[in-house]
Amino acid sequence: MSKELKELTQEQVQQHNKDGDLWVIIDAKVYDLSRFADLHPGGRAVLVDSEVAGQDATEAFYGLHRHEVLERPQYARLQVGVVRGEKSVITGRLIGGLSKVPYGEPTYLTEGFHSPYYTENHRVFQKAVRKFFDEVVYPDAQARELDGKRPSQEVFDKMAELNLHAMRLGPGKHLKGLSLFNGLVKPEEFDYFHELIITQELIRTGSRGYADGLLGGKVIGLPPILNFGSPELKAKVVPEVFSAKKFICLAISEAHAGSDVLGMKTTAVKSEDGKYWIINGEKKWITNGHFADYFTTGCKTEGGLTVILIPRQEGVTTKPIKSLLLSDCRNSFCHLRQRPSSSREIRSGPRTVGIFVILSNFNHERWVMICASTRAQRMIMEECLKWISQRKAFGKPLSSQAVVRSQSGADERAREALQGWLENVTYQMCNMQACWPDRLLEDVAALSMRKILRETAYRSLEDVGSPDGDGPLVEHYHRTIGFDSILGGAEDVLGDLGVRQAMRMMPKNARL
Ligand code: HEM
Repeated sequence: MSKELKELTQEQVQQHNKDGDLWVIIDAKVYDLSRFADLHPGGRAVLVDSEVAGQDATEAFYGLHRHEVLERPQYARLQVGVVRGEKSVITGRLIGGLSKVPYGEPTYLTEGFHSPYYTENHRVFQKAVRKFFDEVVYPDAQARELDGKRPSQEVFDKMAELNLHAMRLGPGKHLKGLSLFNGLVKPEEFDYFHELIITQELIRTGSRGYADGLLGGKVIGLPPILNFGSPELKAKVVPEVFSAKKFICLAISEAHAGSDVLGMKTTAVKSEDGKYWIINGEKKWITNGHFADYFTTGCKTEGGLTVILIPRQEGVTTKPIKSLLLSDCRNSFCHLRQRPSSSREIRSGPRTVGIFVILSNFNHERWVMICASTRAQRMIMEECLKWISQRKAFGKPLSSQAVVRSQSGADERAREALQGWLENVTYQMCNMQACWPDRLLEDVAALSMRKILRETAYRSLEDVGSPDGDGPLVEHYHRTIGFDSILGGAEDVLGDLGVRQAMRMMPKNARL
């Protein structure tokens, strides 16, 4: 039963202004801190200060804390009353709603702004997806960030009910006949903007490791089967993965072969009777590897590369890799020492073209990662804008300092430019044939340059960045953004790839 709150005047609160009898007003709510003062993480002295004890301490409080401190049950119960004739106006995290903070949302979600890219259906879809991620996924993400476990099966199951696992693979035949988000989008109308919306809403859960744990392995491990697997293989594996009964990952990288895919050393040779593959090798940095049931594995075979789907079985062992991502859901070692087994080849023609099976989804993978990191940057900017407005130094908000504004300006320009370019690329993807032209590949490779994001991370940390207090999200972003610089190919390799692709398109007769 909730406690009854008294209506109190400012004068009544002012009577409680000393050690042992200590009340404060924060945002028109009255808190009794008499017994809490000794437990206060910021110390007792700051609370008995004459400008705080018995006073309206709203500004002092928000200059040092996030709003959510007051929402924690152990602190919310310190409230004893409300100030007569005043109303609380401060809001914290909005569940399912749109942020009013400038640049807190992309322009298509900003009041008074327009976008040529998003239809009414995209907007309705975004609303529903945000509500789902805020209500169902966010609490799990926060809890797993603390206990270091992977996302709960309950979340996987709820996503499966809406067919979100299938939608995360983008538009295509795999959606045929499925009810998408309870019929909100027709399978044939689902496009890359719907997929962008899912990825950008997902990343708002604020935990980078968790986001990958939410079946990032499937996003890259299943497409080779969808695109090149035999009908029997698809009929067995795809429904298992879409219903989250089984998990899949992509096992390509090795300790000595990251961006250099052809440098892989894992081998697959046929057994004497020619019926089975015998596979040997070690894979590393395999997203979701340690809980995967299937491994879409790149192997060296006689005369080329072959992609083979290995089910978890005797001879396959996996071990998580500890990294800066706290949730236990990202990368792992996979040791493959197989006797003749039931592994199945995924073919796109002759065995030598296994590399095309591997590469075929790389650009989509890079685009997904750009969607995610661009949105993560927006979230961080929102944190910073809030903080530089509420945090005071030299008697004024941080935002009154020109140098702080200049940093924010640089981040705004970078982020809005990225989102604008990303939406343009997404529009081209919606309207081009399955085989993207070089120019689009160049765009995706160049967009993958995440140097900008790392600079934002560094600047944000200067504004707000203590994991225990004001800036856990910023600290998390700063700690984990480095991963985004190597996924789908190291950023320098991709940057170079973009320029090489552009050079290939140079007209032979172009001269100054
Ligand atoms: C309901 C009232 C309050 C509660 C529940 C509360 C709670 C907390 C908590 C949990 C922290 C640890 C850091 C964090 O999680 O943000 C903290 C730190 C702190 N608090 Fe409070 N606090 C309250 C009021 C105040 C007030 C009125 C002041 C006055 C100036 C104050 C000054 C500080 C300081 C200086 C720190 C240390 C900040 C830092 O290390 O950066 N607190 N408080």
